[in-house]
Amino acid sequence: MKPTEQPILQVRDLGRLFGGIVAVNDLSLDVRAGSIHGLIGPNGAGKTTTFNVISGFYPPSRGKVIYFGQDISGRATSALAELGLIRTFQGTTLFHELSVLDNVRLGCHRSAKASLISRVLGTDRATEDAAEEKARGILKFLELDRLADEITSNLSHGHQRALGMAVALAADPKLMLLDEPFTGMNPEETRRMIELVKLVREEQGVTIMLIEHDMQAVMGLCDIITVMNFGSLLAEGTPEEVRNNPTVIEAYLGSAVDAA
Ligand SMILES: Nc1ncnc2c1ncn2[C@@H]1O[C@H](COP(=O)(O)OP(=O)(O)OP(=O)(O)O)[C@@H](O)[C@H]1O
Repeated sequence: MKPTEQPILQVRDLGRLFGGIVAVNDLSLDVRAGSIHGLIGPNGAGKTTTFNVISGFYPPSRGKVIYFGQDISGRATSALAELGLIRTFQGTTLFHELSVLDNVRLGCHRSAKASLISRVLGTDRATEDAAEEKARGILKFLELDRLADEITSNLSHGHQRALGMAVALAADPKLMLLDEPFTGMNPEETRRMIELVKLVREEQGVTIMLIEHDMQAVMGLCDIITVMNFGSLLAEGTPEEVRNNPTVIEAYLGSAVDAA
């Protein structure tokens, strides 16, 4: 799948204050369906807050978030997950004592009301069988199938992050927000994760928005990049445009642009 002109997400005049701190100020941006859209900027620029407002962790102080043409501002994370807007975190939110397969199986039950125990034990056989089949399919897709029975805490950092992606996929995302997906990875793990992100977009048709400080990865992966500074939009464009934008170089990229 390639990016379309159609926006899946529209952020309009977004503002978020914490007491006297203006974390996000008058931010507007469009994320096109099928795109990989980067959100970059210096520490404290407001990227995580923007993700938190889009994904329903905080209500906006001002402005709107529109998803598939619908105003979703201030809706709960769980309601947004039902609509396919799924956020992943910097730190993994996996059940480390469970197997790889069980983590993904639990992800398949996001809308089920059953308790954790009954989900793991599988009180409803037909639902459990369907969940297991789906989970195994996702693991195969991400080439994690040979690790299905491994206890999650035994996985390498790279595999744990890939598993986080598998759990997110189990929730049938349409828009996935990835928070620093390459943090703490070695170059080989980063290369592999870049391939996975591309695969999820190409073959599952999932639109991806990501925050990332690894400029080489961002430049190689994203179709469009939004640059924030002091809570506001500083620039937006293709990696080429952003990389050559003097304002961006001065405010953020500096020597990092040479490394990318
Ligand atoms: N819950 C909060 N309470 C108070 N201030 C906050 C809160 N969350 C964020 N801020 C402030 O808002 C500003 C933007 O922070 P944010 O974490 O969104 O930036 P960021 O671009 O994600 O930074 P980084 O790259 O370091 O993760 C910062 O000044 C931060 O201290």
